[in-house]
Amino acid sequence: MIQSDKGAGLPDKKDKTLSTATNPKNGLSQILRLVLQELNLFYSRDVNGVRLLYDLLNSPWLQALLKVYDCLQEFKEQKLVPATPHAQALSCEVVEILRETPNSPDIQELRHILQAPHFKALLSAHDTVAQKDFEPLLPPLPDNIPESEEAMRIVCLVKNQQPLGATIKRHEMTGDILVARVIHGGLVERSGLLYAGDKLVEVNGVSVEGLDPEQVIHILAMSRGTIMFKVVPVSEPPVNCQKMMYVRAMTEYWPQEDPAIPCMDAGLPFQKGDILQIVDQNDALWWQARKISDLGTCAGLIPSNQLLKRKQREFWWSQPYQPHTQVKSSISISMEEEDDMKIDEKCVEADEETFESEELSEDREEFVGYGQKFFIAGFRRSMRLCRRKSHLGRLRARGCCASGRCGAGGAPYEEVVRYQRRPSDKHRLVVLVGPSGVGVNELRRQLIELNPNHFQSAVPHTTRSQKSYEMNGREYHYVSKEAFESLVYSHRMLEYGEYKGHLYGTSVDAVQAVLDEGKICVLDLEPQGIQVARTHELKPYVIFIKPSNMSCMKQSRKNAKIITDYFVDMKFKDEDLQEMEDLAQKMETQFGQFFDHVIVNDHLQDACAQLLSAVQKAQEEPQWVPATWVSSDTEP
Ligand SMILES: Nc1ncnc2c1ncn2[C@@H]1O[C@H](COP(=O)(O)OP(=O)(O)OP(=O)(O)O)[C@@H](O)[C@H]1O
Repeated sequence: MIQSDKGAGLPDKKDKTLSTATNPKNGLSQILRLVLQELNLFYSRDVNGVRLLYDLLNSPWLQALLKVYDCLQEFKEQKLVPATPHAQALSCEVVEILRETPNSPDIQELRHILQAPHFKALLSAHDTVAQKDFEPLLPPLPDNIPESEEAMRIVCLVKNQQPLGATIKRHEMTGDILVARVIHGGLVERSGLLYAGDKLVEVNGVSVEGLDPEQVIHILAMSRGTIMFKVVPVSEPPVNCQKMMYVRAMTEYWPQEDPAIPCMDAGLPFQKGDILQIVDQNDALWWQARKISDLGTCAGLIPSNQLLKRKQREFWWSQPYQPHTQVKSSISISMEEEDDMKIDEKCVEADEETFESEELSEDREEFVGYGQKFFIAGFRRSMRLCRRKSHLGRLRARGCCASGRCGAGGAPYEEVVRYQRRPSDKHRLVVLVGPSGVGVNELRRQLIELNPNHFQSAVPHTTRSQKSYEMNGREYHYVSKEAFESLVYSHRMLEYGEYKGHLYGTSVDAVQAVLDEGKICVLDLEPQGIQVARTHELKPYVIFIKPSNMSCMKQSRKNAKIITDYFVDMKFKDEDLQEMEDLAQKMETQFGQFFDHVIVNDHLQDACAQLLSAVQKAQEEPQWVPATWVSSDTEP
């Protein structure tokens, strides 16, 4: 029923002499044919590269592709017009004529098709399009409309299971009920018939004048099927010309617990670390967003950056004064940390001699190999114990604000973008964090042992003196206290601490040295160090190693040993496992927003396989990273 208004006649001779490319009949496949004829002359002479070109141009797939292209070009030139705008009536006529014709199976089938409801609906749709009859028939306007009368719009929406996706408010001065906001992806927004600022006059024939917004909502809630709104349209419907933005939530938000939200049901709850797509920032206080894990749904309300910061400040100030919440410099150990040490040391007092022999035995552990000898740095007992001291001290100190609400006063949302590492880019630093004893070092060691040419640890710094059997730059970088402190003050230390009077730490430069070799640097950091490592040069991918539940841990850690201050390999006690679980929970509450991946370390081999796969994904697949990491890449 749709045909072209362009004649299908062949082009005349004169046309043929014109450029072949402009003639859709001869198009690209004709040009190709001519080129092939030309090339054929050179083919037998074996001119350099001609055979290759000939074979390529002669390939059936290219010919077929070009034919498709030509057909599409020809089709594009045609202008489609309907053969009749009254196909429905014509079909009825045909059915009538068929009734009078002698019956045959073909006639019966045709009548059957023409009378089928779907076919009738198709013809009706065809006629509507053919007649360009899209507008509903409206009664003529009466002549005596007063000049001052506002133009009204009648809007009918069919309510289904979903909410309408709009909020209303009462105008403070006039008392009018207005559409306050239209939620992206909701029924109202998809209809394109109601806008923020439209004044509601009637809902289902009931005047809303003098009603409270709650009463109007009640009418809407009671309505079934079609809802009719009479509205005075806003003079200039708002245009959303903002670009879509993606953010990582650095805090959590529960609309049900927020009495200030304009509409609780329209709120979008989120947790730390969730990636949100911000679709509307027109309102300075309430943005509209979706979770990227749920982009098909309609958006929800979230507090804007500014509002959430205000809420955080209010929450912070409403808390009773907590002297422990101040961050201590880990370079000078607090009284509390000193106490921790004393408690540990009470069990077995270590003398220097035992200390020396212990360090020596650790050396041998650090040479591992399968027919190959290599050294893995960064697993030293003293380094790990030193980290544990400062880590425990600080976690305890911060534990009192671990409600997850105060967010350490940082920005509540962090703008993120999808980052795909190019093969020429340096690898991303892999950071493992987890409560002490969960198996961070065991997993790290297993990963490095899998392929020591690909995975490597960073060599830490220390101020303790070098032992006769050690090499500078292998076990540690041995530096003076002044040199160490200078690294700290110039922010080149990812983390550092003191143990038995010596400073230990991991520097950014030590990590860079591994990355510069084209390897993947795998670090074990205490969670406070994550923020320091989060720079565009290191682009860390943070993996949280989490203990499984108590009963599984008791089973899987039956033969496991804790590294302790005293030199007996201690088996895990129930209190150790409980402390591990508590610490893991605190870490997740305080630092969960920085975790890119979580691995539950139950069965060691499973956890190791998960770690390998996560590390590969981090390097090879697109990941959400802070926008500043990527824009800084393009800076000179
Ligand atoms: N999944 C597991 N199943 C059984 N044993 C495990 C598992 N993971 C780790 N272990 C064992 O638990 C003990 C502690 O692990 P590891 O030394 O790696 O702890 P950690 O997290 O590095 O803590 P720290 O740095 O405080 O020593 C080790 O004996 C290790 O072999």
